[in-house]
Amino acid sequence: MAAVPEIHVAVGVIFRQGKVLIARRPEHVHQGGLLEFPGGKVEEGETVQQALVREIREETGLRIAPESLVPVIEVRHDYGDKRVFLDVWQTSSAEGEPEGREGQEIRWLDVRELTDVDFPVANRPIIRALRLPRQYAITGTVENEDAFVRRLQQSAECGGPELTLFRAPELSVEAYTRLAHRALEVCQATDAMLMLHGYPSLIEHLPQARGVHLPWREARQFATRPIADNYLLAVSCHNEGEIAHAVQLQADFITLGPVNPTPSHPGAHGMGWRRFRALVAASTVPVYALGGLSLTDIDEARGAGAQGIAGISFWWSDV
Ligand SMILES: Nc1nc2c([nH]c(=O)n2[C@@H]2O[C@H](COP(=O)(O)OP(=O)(O)OP(=O)(O)O)[C@@H](O)[C@H]2O)c(=O)[nH]1
Ligand SMILES: [Mg+2]
Repeated sequence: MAAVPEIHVAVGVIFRQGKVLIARRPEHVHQGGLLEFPGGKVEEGETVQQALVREIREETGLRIAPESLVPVIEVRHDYGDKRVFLDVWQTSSAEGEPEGREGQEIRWLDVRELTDVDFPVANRPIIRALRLPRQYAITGTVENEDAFVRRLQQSAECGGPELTLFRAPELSVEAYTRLAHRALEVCQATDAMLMLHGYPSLIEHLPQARGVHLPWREARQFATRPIADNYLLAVSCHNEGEIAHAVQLQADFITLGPVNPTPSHPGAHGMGWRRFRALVAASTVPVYALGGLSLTDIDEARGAGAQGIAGISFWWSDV
């Protein structure tokens, strides 16, 4: 049987005053009745930006400048009857008042109001990507518990990271759990999200955490998603096979690296941005670039299709 050709779809996430523009797909079309972001098929000879400007104009009447578009994520999905490549871009500078020009219902929704079941399945990673920040901050070595908590507090006071991974393989389970409780208190005060590092059952002892990040050696032991859907599941990946496994576990996001050689993993070669970009293209979940990166690498990472960067050195310095 001949392979079903992949359809290149330009998908536009239009932000205005913190909300995004959502439409309802007419009942009779593919994935009908579900919510969607405006957009449509990229036509022959068009760039994705041109397609977005055209589709958004046709479907909503809004005018967008192609240079205001910023990449969000690329999602490849096989619906069985159709294979789509959703090329997702965002803008916050659409002009005009939107109307459902094709008779579709439209409305502005807060990103937190977007729920998986209301959208086509292929949209899940888009919803994750819109909720996740550009930086995934990983904590450094714990030499002293009080100093560690002070360090976290200081960072929180100056508008610290939205998403932090509390990683401390040097601690015993008891010490980790004890310190995680303190770290969670700091994060809760500023509404920041804290991910636990290790194994799934940690979340049972620390249910206020946002989720669990599994190192690869842990992730490989599971065949299905090991934590509930209301938590975030993250997996550390280094190659195609690991990414495919993380997708199978329904990870909400992954880290991928090392992009550059890093002192925390001596001897490991950096994969470089070219290979990173190729691997990201094969991932259907948001990817954070990891390994020897600084804040100035965010644009490079995003240009390679990543959600952003993950790491210790760009935000953590020992006190
Ligand atoms: N616009 C849009 N399409 C999506 C989303 N998610 C998703 O799976 N798709 C799929 O992408 C494919 C193409 O989108 P479309 O139906 O909007 O295409 P279009 O505007 O060119 O419509 P047409 O069929 O009238 O030419 C559809 O199979 C649709 O199910 C989404 O969030 N927005
Ligand atoms: Mg459309």
